[in-house]
Amino acid sequence: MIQRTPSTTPGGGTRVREEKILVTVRVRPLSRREQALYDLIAWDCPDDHTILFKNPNQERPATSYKFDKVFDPSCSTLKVYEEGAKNVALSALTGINATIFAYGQTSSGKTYTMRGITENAVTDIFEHIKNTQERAFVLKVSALEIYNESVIDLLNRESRHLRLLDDPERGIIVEKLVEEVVKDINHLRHLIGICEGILQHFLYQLFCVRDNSTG
Ligand SMILES: Nc1ncnc2c1ncn2[C@@H]1O[C@H](COP(=O)(O)OP(=O)(O)OP(=O)(O)O)[C@@H](O)[C@H]1O
Repeated sequence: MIQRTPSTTPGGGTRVREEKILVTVRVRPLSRREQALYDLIAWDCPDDHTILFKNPNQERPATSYKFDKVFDPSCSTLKVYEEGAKNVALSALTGINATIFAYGQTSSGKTYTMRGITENAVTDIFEHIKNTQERAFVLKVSALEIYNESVIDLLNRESRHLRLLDDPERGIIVEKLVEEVVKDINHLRHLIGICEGILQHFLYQLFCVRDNSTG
């Protein structure tokens, strides 16, 4: 999870950007198939910040690694969201650019976890908007897949091989990527459903633009 925290010097001096990256680990339980094959979980989670390679074959001494947060196989996706992603997701509503992504080997549980995180984040974002009546929010969503070095727009199936450009103001952008304005929570779920129906590995971008004109 990457959280970018803007900060200003007192008196309006130079704007400094401090970058904060949180790395969390989730260990998934063994599947039925793995249990039937008598597979063993090779990792222990002795506390909320440590994973320990148990080295079942006793070839090397056990090795431990520290992370910002570690979720053991018994942890629910809700807990992973609440303690590992919620703050990052909601920071987008206060004007902070935020990214949540999952990385890991095949079948490690990226899709399973990100699906739960997305569902919870969508619910919380709309709850926040509902409770912040004094402001108007505009949500826009885009979704893309990068496969074999080709960028595909999942909300525009006509598109093929979109180009990455370096925009002087916005940074790296994807040319002609559709940004769909979200009407309500069901519309957003519908858009996410379209993307999940097409492919499993993709990136969503959710833009939250606060419209201050209403107060
Ligand atoms: N925390 C979990 N609890 C129970 N089952 C899980 C958990 N995480 C993943 N699984 C199950 O493990 C299997 C693999 O998970 P998933 O498809 O999310 O992996 P992945 O990392 O996205 O894999 P790939 O990179 O191959 O797409 C799925 O059947 C999923 O339901």
